[in-house]
Amino acid sequence: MGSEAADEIPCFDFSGDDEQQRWKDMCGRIREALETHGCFLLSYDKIPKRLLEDMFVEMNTFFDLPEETRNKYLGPLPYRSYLRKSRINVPWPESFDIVNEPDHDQLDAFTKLMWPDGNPSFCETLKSMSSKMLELNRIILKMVFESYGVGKLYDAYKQDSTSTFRLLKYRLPPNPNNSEEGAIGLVPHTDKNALTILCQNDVQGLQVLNNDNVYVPLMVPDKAFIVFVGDSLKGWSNGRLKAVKHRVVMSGKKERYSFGLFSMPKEGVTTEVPNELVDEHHPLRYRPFKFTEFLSYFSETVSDDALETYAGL
Ligand SMILES: O=C(O)CCC(=O)C(=O)O
Ligand SMILES: [Fe+2]
Repeated sequence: MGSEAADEIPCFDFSGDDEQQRWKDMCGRIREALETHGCFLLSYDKIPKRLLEDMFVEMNTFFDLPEETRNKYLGPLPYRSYLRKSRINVPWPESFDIVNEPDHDQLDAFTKLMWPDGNPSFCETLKSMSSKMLELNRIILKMVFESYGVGKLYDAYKQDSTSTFRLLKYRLPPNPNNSEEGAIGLVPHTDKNALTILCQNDVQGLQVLNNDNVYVPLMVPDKAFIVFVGDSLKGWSNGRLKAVKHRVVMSGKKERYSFGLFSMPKEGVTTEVPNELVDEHHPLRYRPFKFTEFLSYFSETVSDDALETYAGL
């Protein structure tokens, strides 16, 4: 097999109707992409372009706040400790995780902390975007479940899931005039959560480790989304879905902004491989595990193969 290029990573289009046959075909293609590449690109017209534009305007306003104001926010545990640890000696973007509950209390509190006099347009834009991205996250998860023939398990999985909404800003490389090679903006990692959906401004930089073990740039079309499988969903799928390693390399003169919706099992929930995903070709690979305990384990070890050493059989 020849060298795998990032352009083999498919870009799907969820626009249009949800006609049954089309939905069924799409479920299979999504699963195949997530098993082969661990990610795909997506064009999705239910998130209006105008909202995407507003989102980057609001992010600019937020990251322009004085550093001491932004520092007032501590973020939810245990994600905070993971981010803090990763900041030591390794590049990491400025990153804020906000718990994304349906009533948006945390977003209201976050906005109030940053702007004590209020900032309704920031708050409303983030509420709208995070709700729509959560909806999209659920659609994709449902497609994965249906494609494995376990659609009946999806509602319970959804009930047991929560999510965070992340805002990221990448600094410019130290010497942008001399950065043909680029500078690491975000260290290589697999996501630990279940399913991630990201969106970026017009500054490319994402790279994924392909099946030949080479980092290849992922050129994301304007206003498209990127979907990644995380370790938690890989574990649930008995290792059939791939949690692909990715990183960000900064090489231009423009700052990169991105935001993401990260879904994950709620605290205390046990992730268990469904019986339907175990057979003679796919012997059981993972013991049941709790996501929050796995995350604590990861934040102690920060090792690449944390899922294998924590839950692997
Ligand atoms: O900024 C990006 O596009 C990547 C972010 C990312 O991989 C993460 O937050 O886990
Ligand atoms: Fe990531």
